Amino acid sequence: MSNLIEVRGLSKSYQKARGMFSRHTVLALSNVSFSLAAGQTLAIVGETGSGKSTLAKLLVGIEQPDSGEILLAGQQLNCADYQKTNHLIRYIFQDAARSLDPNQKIANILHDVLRYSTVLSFEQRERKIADTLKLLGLLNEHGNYYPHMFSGGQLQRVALARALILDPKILILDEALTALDPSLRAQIVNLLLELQQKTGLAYLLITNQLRLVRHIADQTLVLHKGISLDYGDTSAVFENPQHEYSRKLMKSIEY
Ligand SMILES: Nc1ncnc2c1ncn2[C@@H]1O[C@H](COP(=O)(O)OP(=O)(O)OP(=O)(O)O)[C@@H](O)[C@H]1O
Repeated sequence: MSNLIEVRGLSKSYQKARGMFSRHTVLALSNVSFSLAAGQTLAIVGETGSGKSTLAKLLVGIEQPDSGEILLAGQQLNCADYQKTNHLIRYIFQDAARSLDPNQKIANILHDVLRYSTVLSFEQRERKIADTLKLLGLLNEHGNYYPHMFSGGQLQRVALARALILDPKILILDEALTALDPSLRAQIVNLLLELQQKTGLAYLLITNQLRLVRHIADQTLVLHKGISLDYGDTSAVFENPQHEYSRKLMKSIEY
């Protein structure tokens, strides 16, 4: 299986203020490597501060790495390329649904995404919006709704529509399902799995919901203080973790 994305030796540090006058360096990510193929899901797990969001930010170009490389379909990703490639990797976070502009109809929000990143005409954008709403189990009429007119589940679908309308190859779900109640989460997970089967979309699932990881992730990477401790097939990582920290993590979180 050829890799959609390959990450090699990615490191990132931040300068943090300590008191009024001194600063210290925090190594948020240290020499992390992994790969992800089309139609696969990789879970990134680790406690708070382990570097999960930093990794996501590097992948979508919000932050630049200190060292290491990211290869997208075999091509090295450079800062200058992000404008060209930002439709290939999309990022959806915990409050994505709430971050929709309350004063704009859904169709306008989706038009804006397409206007910014494509050269499609108005009619082509209209068609793409209708297709995407349908893909997410929404109706064409929903384009005329404002965000507050949707239920929680529908709103999550709208947030997914905004992320998927550019036909990305990789979707990063950063705690995107954490706040949902269990039945809604199950609905959205089923939808994600269906979409993956239909389109070959790859997911980078950032979460500590280990039951969910076990259910949908093909591979799992355990991050601790920015270091990749365990990485491999989910069943192997869960059943035979190589590091004591991973063993404790698997036990400490109820699933
Ligand atoms: N912009 C920043 N400036 C300074 N330090 C940062 C910055 N972003 C992250 N860090 C530090 O880098 C480390 C990793 O943070 P990161 O947010 O990636 O962890 P995380 O695993 O996503 O945590 P959480 O689950 O709480 O979001 C932490 O020590 C954090 O304080």
